[in-house]
Amino acid sequence: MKKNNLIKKIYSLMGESDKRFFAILFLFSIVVSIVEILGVAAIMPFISVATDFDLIHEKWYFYFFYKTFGFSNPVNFVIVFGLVLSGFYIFRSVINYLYFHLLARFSKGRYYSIAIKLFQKYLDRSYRDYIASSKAELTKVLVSEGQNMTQVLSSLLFMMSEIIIIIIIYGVLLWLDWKITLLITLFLLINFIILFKLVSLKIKEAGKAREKYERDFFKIIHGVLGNFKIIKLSNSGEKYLNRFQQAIDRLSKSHILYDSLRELPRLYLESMGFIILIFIILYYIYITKSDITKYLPIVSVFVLALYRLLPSFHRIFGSYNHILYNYRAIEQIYDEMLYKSENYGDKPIIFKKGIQLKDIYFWYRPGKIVLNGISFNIRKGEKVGIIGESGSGKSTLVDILIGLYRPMKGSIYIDDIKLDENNIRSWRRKVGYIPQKIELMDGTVAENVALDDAYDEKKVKEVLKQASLLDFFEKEHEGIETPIGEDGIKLSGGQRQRIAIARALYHDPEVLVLDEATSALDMETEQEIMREIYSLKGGKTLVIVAHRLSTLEACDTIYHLKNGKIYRDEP
Ligand SMILES: Nc1ncnc2c1ncn2[C@@H]1O[C@H](COP(=O)(O)OP(=O)(O)OP(=O)(O)O)[C@@H](O)[C@H]1O
Repeated sequence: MKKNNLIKKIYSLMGESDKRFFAILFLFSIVVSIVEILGVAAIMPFISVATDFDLIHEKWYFYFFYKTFGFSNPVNFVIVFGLVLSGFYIFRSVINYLYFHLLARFSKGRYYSIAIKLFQKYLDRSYRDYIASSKAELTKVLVSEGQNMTQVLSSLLFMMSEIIIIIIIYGVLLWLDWKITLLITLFLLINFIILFKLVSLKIKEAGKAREKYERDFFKIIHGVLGNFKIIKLSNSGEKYLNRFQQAIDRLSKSHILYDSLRELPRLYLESMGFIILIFIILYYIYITKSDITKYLPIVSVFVLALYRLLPSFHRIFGSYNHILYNYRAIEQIYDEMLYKSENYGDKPIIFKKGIQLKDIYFWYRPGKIVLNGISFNIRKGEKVGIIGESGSGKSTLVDILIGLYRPMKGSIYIDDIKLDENNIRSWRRKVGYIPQKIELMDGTVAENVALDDAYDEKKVKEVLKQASLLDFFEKEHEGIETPIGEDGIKLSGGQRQRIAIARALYHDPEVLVLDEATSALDMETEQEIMREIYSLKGGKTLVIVAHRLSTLEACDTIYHLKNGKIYRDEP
């Protein structure tokens, strides 16, 4: 991936407050850098004046302070200088600590904001996009890549502040001796290119592998925890354990490769530092043809500069490699953010007369048409049954009717008002839906019925009664406060369906849609619940998808779905 592309992506992923925080931290990092450089530079004049008091009168800057603060004795001057310097070093530590604290707040805080943005994006995703995405992948991006991205941001910040340090040190070095500084630059550049070829490209590869195996890792966990019963029964635990071991083994190999490769630049640069130093000394010996006493101060400046410069180079390189290792995190989060949010409107919709489906076409894959020009009307208060073979498109039709899917062609009209992005949310609120595959949350019965922990107790009880479930929880359990376990694990299939029925009734919908909602119930319970549903007060409009014709006995109209077309059957 091109670097400017990466920077663009990072920039677009940051919110306004992130950018502000980043800019403040960047400015702060420059202050810290200057303090750092002063910290390294200030010790030299102190040692030189402490070893030679004459310098107080020889160097204008010593003399300026000596005179301004009215010193009469060099010993006092050096003692005060030493004390001020000690104070400065304490200040340096404090400001450094503050910087790292802010950096931690930045990186952890950014995870918070990225995670919220991602989660919001997941929630706003259309049902169609949601169905097409892998749940393991969504979890991985939210949990792992979000963290990796914040580390990329910290690395970027580190890199930028270290570049500033290097520019300042370079300025000083160029001023002292531009020729040798340019030579050092050339030397470092060559090393940089060698290191890049040797290390960075491999780290980038390791980063790609990291992302791939981390995906496998999450996929296996999701797969096993979601199919635990089947895996137990088929005795395939061992097989999954092996796959898990393989994924984790490869993942840790990528981490090991990265951890060991990232140490290489430090070792390499350290040895290069010593070599550069030897060459500087040899250079001065060569040009003077004598020893380097005269050049000792300038050599010491280079020693100190390299002492500070090499770790900076190492950090820049380390941060750069860290970004390369985690660059897939940015790409993935960026891709997730590209998903179009539904952004549907809430324009009120009035349902007094009926629903009209006009020439509805739908397909999941081009060429595989599921609904092939469906038209029919549902009067308000009508009880409509839909039958058809498995795979004929009943659930798809119902999903279009309730506003979860948008038809490729054709429209739905509610009392002559077209259902579109301006009013879909308002329509969805009028609909109570009981799906084929029920998803329950880890919570109490009441929380699952109301989908909220602030619920109306009376209403919860009323709808549970309608779903023939209240007695069961009140007699044998803790009433509506009974915990049902993750995905309702503590309930039978029929009880899960009845919770879903109570849930659909809770908001007193105008239209009730049942997609094989009673298939897990025995005949007697099914009939009892259907009787209750058919006699619901308020003349609800019912759309019932069922396999058993007996379920549809009380329907006014029955439609038969076949080969993508709909036919009216007389009940
Ligand atoms: N998310 C999807 N992606 C691709 N194809 C899909 C998807 N969902 C359903 N289909 C296909 O669309 C067709 C209609 O499916 P649908 O679930 O609407 O049928 P159905 O009549 O409700 O079936 P059943 O009675 O078995 O529930 C089927 O051929 C199915 O394979």
